[in-house]
Amino acid sequence: MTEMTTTTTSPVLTATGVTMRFGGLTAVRSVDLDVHPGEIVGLIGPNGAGKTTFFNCLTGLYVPTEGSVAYQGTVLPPKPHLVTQAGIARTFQNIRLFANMTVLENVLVGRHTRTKEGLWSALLRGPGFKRAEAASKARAMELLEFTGLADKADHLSRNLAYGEQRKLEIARALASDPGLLLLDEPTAGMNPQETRATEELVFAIRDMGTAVLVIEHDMRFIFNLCDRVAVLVQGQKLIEGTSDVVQSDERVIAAYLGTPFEGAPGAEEAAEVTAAEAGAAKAGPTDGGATDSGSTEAGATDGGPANPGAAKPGAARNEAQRGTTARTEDGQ
Ligand SMILES: Nc1ncnc2c1ncn2[C@@H]1O[C@H](COP(=O)(O)OP(=O)(O)OP(=O)(O)O)[C@@H](O)[C@H]1O
Repeated sequence: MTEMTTTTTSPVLTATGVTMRFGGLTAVRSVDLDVHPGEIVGLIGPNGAGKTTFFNCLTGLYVPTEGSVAYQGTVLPPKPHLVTQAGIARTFQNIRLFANMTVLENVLVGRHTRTKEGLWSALLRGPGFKRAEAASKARAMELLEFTGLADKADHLSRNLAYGEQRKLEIARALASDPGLLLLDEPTAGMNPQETRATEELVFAIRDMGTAVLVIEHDMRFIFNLCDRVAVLVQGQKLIEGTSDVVQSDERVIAAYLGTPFEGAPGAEEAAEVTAAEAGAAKAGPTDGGATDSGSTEAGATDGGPANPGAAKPGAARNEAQRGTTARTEDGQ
């Protein structure tokens, strides 16, 4: 890992006023975000909120329409290889491995920014590559041990199970010795055991001195893992804070459930409808037979429209997790 000074409070990442427009669509609007050494920061938001676009701005895949991205205080040019060289690595929402290369070779490719031989030399195994090969191989094996893939080093990456491929992506990203790792939906498509293992892996990455910024739809994962969470909605940062603060914020719940929150357009009307339905539910069961009253009460509770004040974070979690499942089935 890159040596980090854990005592410093200056951020590894400083994104300032990042805006990304595609024609008439503003996918990301003036977003500020800092990540400090030793932190795990979550970036959440409904589908289409602009999370991946923001990542693409951070890593130089997109040139932001406005704003700047700095790594350890130095503003980065929006060029992916320079961003990686500076110390930011990433994984992608859709796995991007070299399918016909071995697990070890995939990690070695990820090391090319830290060897003077470069990518082509690594791919073509030129003489310069051979000189650096031993050291790179040792580092790559270390990372495979770290991610639990050492026994698969000689396997073709396409033969790995899905969860292992995700781990290999992380190992490859770590091969550039980043000070900041960006993970885009690292648990998408994983079962609960794999998700739990990924959580442990991210903690271990942080403990080794690499700060982490992670996009994820699995709210349980995010709120267990992150020191801080930022929420994007329609390209804008809605709120940023600790897991406790964010998961109990009505606006976050509303953004996930699609229900209005206090002060939102239509909130007054929604409150009137809720009150009217509550009144109707009260009047209804009393007139009915005693045998019906239990089930009618239950119906009044379950069947009422989502009340922003009564919505619970758990509901938001479940909703978000359902969203993830659906996306996975779609082949994300
Ligand atoms: N290259 C592009 N050209 C035009 N529009 C784009 C492009 N990339 C993203 N968008 C649009 O920008 C908006 C934000 O998309 P983005 O993929 O960043 O959202 P997201 O929060 O990552 O969503 P998800 O959780 O579904 O991955 C969407 O409306 C999307 O259609």
